[in-house]
Amino acid sequence: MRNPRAFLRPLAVGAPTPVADIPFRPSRMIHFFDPSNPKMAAKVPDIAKKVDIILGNLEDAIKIENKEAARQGLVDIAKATTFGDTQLWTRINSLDSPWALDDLITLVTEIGDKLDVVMVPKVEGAQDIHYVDRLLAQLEARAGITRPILVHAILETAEGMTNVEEIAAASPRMQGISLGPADLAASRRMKTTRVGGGHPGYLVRQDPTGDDLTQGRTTYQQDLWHYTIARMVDACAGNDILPFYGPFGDIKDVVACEDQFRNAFLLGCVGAWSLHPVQIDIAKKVFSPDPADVAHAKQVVEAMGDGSGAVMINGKMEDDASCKQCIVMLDLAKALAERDPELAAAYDL
Ligand SMILES: CC(C)(COP(=O)(O)OP(=O)(O)OC[C@H]1O[C@@H](n2cnc3c(N)ncnc32)[C@H](O)[C@@H]1OP(=O)(O)O)[C@@H](O)C(=O)NCCC(=O)NCCSC(=O)C[C@](C)(O)C(=O)O
Ligand SMILES: [Mg+2]
Repeated sequence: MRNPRAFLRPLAVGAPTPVADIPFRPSRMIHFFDPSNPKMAAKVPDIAKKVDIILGNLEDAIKIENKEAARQGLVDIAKATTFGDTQLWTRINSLDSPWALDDLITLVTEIGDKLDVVMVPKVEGAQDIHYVDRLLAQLEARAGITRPILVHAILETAEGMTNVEEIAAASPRMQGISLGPADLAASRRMKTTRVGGGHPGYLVRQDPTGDDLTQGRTTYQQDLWHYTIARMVDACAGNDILPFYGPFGDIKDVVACEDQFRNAFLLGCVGAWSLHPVQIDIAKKVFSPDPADVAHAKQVVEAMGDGSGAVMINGKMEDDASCKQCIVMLDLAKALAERDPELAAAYDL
């Protein structure tokens, strides 16, 4: 670990000074596209207007023979597109692959001034972030980049999960962490075959009411990801960075996707990945607070004045702690309203 005084110093001469605080920009969905797929690439300028984050994926889901085309495709798209308020991210190949080094060298050199965040897959511990941190600083200095590129880790191995707190604290570049449920399930030897979501076999069953063990016993499906997401949220919140749910692979099951996203939202995640255009609106709906919750939050904050004491609103006790939750809700609503005129009207802020 660097000493506390050195933590915010650049890691290469001429690199930009690291940010002290991670800016909270609306981040309801990270929309993945394959820059080597001409049909997807053609949609990027339009999709970029609708999403908070657009991400050129270079890692898994890109065929090996297309790895270099994807890298070059992202460079071309980034140079040709004006992204406005929408963030441009990439997911580089994993650090143990033959492509990761060239991914970083090419992208920072060619489009480093447009790239907001580099997502690093299969992060195992702080050492992976330190490697990327130093390399980014060297490349930023060489390319004359003036704004530091941030780093996002995917939590998708049991070792990474074990080290999640040190990963979150590893660098001032750490912007956030996403859950990678498919690789994580494989790494843990979970007996699932899905990309995120629940499993009907993971359940609890009501106690028997008589001698017949097979009758009258309601079962309730449980959330396979509760522990993982909750731990990731704590690691992120404890280090002032942002947690995200990852992908939901059952594209057709828009109902379960919405449920999974909402669970993550309620537990503290700021957004999720959209793998297909149909998931963009689901993320937008779920990760934008309900106008009724925003109205309630406004009422509580106004009634609480300086935040001390306790008041009764609609039969419920409100105090300092519920007021703080309402402030979290209002701050998010205000940030989203600035980006989205429809939400600004719905929230009446
Ligand atoms: C699932 C797939 C194959 C279905 O693609 P499709 O073409 O079969 O679907 P479609 O419904 O027929 O598509 C309709 C139209 O939308 C387009 N389209 C479709 N998707 C997109 C998109 N994302 N962005 C922009 N456009 C898109 C598509 O090209 C088509 O265009 P057309 O009308 O002109 O013919 C496709 O959506 C896709 O490849 N999505 C991205 C997959 C991806 O990035 N996976 C990696 C992230 S998940 C992961 O890595 C796991 C993790 C974290 O690592 C871990 O848990 O371990
Ligand atoms: Mg993965």
